[in-house]
Amino acid sequence: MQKSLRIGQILYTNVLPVYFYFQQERFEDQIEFIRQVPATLNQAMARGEIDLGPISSFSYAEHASRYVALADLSVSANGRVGSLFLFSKKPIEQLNGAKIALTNTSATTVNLLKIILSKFYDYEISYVTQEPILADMLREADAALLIGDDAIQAVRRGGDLHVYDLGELWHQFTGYSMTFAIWAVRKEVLAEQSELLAEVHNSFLASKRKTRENPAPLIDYVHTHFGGDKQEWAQYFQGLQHDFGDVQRIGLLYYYRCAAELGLLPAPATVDLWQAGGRQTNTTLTR
Ligand SMILES: C=C(O[C@@H]1C=C(C(=O)O)C=C[C@H]1O)C(=O)O
Repeated sequence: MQKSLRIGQILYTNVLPVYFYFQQERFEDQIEFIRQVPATLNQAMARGEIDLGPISSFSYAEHASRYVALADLSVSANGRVGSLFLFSKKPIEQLNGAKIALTNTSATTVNLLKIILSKFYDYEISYVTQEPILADMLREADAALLIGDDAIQAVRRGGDLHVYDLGELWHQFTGYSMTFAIWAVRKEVLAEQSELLAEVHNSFLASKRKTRENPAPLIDYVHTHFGGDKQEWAQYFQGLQHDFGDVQRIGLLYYYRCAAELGLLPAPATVDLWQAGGRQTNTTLTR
């Protein structure tokens, strides 16, 4: 039997603060989790196979008329992210005319790279999309873009490549924060499941708050399951923001404007926020 809500979960550690204390037992008969990389979740949401969950903020914009976003949840950073890297054989200053391999797991970051290299560097680049395996990607390309745990593992392995953090580049050029994922809900689900949705939303928010107040149990967990160094994980989670307030909203809307300017999106999108009580806030940029 189909459960009442099918919820996506990005397979990467970056969303764990929002899931770590989620009260799964409480909703056991009512919800089902679908764990996948962002590009797969984006498609599943668009096809109506998932009811809510984190998707690429770029994909949200492509389908904005059909979605709303759960208030105050995102995967964002105001500067360095630590899990979105361009690995390059040459310094970025020498990449004009280069061939760059893009991971097939992303929608936001691949377009962020296109914006940065086209708008801020004025480069002509030829892009190919591939599975996220760095050695294969760099066989023919001059540089490769990875996100999530693939990027974390590749940077850990080290090597003599030039490595650029996309959140950091964006912040250097614009001064803005960047939001990579937001928790989208299909509009049909709002009418059918608003009570359950409110409870699920609250449980996500509570998990986020609890891991922020005391990150140690989450850090122990990722250290055990994903290796690495506890101090590095602590820094990683400190650098990420899972809120969606004014700082994140303004940065994201600017990204949407840049994407539309380059023809990557048909038009700059807005984000409609949903929270229990039915209050929706339209986040059109007014400045
Ligand atoms: C911070 C990250 O944000 C991610 C990047 C995404 C994208 O590029 O489409 C989507 C969701 C997030 O997982 C990351 O993967 O490291």
